[in-house]
Amino acid sequence: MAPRVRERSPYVELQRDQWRELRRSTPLPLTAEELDRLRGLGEQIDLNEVAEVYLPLSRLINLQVAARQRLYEATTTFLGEDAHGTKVPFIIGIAGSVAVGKSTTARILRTLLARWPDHPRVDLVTTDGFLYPRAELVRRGLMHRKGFPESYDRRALLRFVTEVKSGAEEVRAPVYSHLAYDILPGEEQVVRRPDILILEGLNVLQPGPRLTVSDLFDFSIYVDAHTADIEQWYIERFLKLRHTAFSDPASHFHHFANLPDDEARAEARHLWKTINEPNLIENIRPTRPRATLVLRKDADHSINRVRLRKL
Ligand SMILES: Nc1ncnc2c1ncn2[C@@H]1O[C@H](COP(=O)(O)OP(=O)(O)O)[C@@H](O)[C@H]1O
Ligand SMILES: CC(C)(COP(=O)(O)O)[C@@H](O)C(=O)NCCC(=O)O
Repeated sequence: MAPRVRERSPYVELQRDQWRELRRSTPLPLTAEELDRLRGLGEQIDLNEVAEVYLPLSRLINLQVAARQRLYEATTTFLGEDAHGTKVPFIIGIAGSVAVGKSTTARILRTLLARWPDHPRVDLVTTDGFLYPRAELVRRGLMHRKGFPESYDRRALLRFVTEVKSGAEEVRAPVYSHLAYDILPGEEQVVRRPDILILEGLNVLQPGPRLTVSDLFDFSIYVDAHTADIEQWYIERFLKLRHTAFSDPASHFHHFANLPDDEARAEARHLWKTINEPNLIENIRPTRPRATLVLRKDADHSINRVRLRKL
């Protein structure tokens, strides 16, 4: 069946069986063991989904990286500059709610894209490193707004992406720890002239009155699902975290480690209803129309629909 093109729409919507055909002959460069290491807590993805959903995506992005380079060279020709050999990092943004599975998407995509010989250097940076440190959040009265746009140092984030895209030799990003619930002083992630940078975070598609990171994206992905399903995933993950991350005495959430199921559920639901759902509805979901690609998940986490911005 041919993909359905909506009249007068910049988007094309594809069911999974249509999308998977677009893999063409792209090989699957991933083993089940490698996928086990990339899968986040509570995620269900298997190699079949990598083949049917992520390989077509990897092929599309590979084609676009080459096209973007030619576009850059057109501008340098116009300016009378010599672009010979200058490669501009291709920037991919990945947005979506807390607990929707962005990190798993980002890690799988990173691994697949790095296996193309024409762009082997793929770096992944999450925007939580650009959250203000806890003391600054307290000073600004934002401790209950963590993950909202104003809880990030957006100027530092824009500077970071601009420097990477400008070809700086080394660019440094701060590092956030869920365990400490804070930025780790003195720790940094160093990015050295990647072919592709993936920037993953709740708010990466936010528009702004001035230039924002989304203006520097060459491709963007919104990971989408029904709000009620994401709430369910958030609560289930919270219950599981009691036995993993929260069980570490150093964890900010250690006091939740021994909560019985019903109390843990109530706590998770409270965090969801007071912080993460309002952020999804007020800030994150409104950015969905801006994404180049929307991956739509069903209640069992499987991706069954894809919306591509064609124009
Ligand atoms: N309180 C926590 N302690 C430890 N790890 C966490 C905590 N909350 C979230 N994580 C982990 O952080 C990562 C990012 O989570 P999140 O921001 O909800 O995005 P997503 O689920 O879309 O990847 C996930 O791998 C998740 O398992
Ligand atoms: C750290 C986060 C803000 C996500 O950051 P991102 O990398 O998406 O910018 C989020 O995962 C988080 O911890 N939110 C706080 C509320 C909660 O724990 O549910």
